[in-house]
Amino acid sequence: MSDQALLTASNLSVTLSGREVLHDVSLSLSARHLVALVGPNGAGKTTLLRALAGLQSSTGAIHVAGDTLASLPLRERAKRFGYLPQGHVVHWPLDVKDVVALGRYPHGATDPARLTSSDKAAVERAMQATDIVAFADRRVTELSGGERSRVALARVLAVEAPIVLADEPTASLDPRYQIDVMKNLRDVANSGVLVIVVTHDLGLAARFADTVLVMSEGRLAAQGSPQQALSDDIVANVFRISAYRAEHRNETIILPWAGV
Ligand SMILES: Nc1ncnc2c1ncn2[C@@H]1O[C@H](COP(=O)(O)OP(=O)(O)OP(=O)(O)O)[C@@H](O)[C@H]1O
Repeated sequence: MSDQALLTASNLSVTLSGREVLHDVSLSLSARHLVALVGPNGAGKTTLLRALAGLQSSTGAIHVAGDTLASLPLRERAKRFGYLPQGHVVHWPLDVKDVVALGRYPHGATDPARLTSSDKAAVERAMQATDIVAFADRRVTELSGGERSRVALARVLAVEAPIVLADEPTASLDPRYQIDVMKNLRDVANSGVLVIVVTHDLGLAARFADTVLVMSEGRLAAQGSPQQALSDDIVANVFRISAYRAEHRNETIILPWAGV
């Protein structure tokens, strides 16, 4: 994978309030991959995602398409990473389409009322992908929590960055939209983007991801295909559960079943 790696991290460590919460993480991830980042609460998933985007200071090295992350100007970083923070919903009383247009800010679109045709097209694509076109002219503060989550994701997709980092994008969504969002991120990956999704849903991770990164106590405990990284042993050791496994229409089902 390292030959065409789009994003690499070498010996990444993060210390917060005097405690090392990320220890020596190294990884190499390619375009066109949907990567699920899983692990118990407090394992360091958000810290890793923020460090990869340069939003959290770290030791070690990060390279994006061969460039050292630290050498990139902020605007260039903002073009290369679409970042959806955990629990992000918008609380300003803006129109939905204007919130999504904020995703074009790194491309110079500082005024949502004066978008170029390519900015408008990117906003439209992002709204279609997240099924929010019907809300385009409504105030985002007048939407439900799940609807606002989709608007937040649309803003990130509108960046049309080569790397999308999404921290629990399916939290608070109903089952249909959880599947739709994962399918949608799968399509984004298939279009050539590296997508990293933090999720607690091992079933969605197993079904949609090419690669699963398993974090435990600040370290990468496993990485590989869903079958490799979510084996019975790893699931038992890291999550302290057993899982029911099955196949349905040639896709893997993993359902957390009982504590061990
Ligand atoms: N600002 C902070 N100061 C000190 N410690 C922090 C800070 N932010 C996070 N931590 C600690 O860092 C560790 C990793 O946190 P992180 O948010 O990365 O975990 P996570 O895997 O994303 O968890 P969750 O699944 O609960 O969202 C945790 O032990 C957390 O308590």
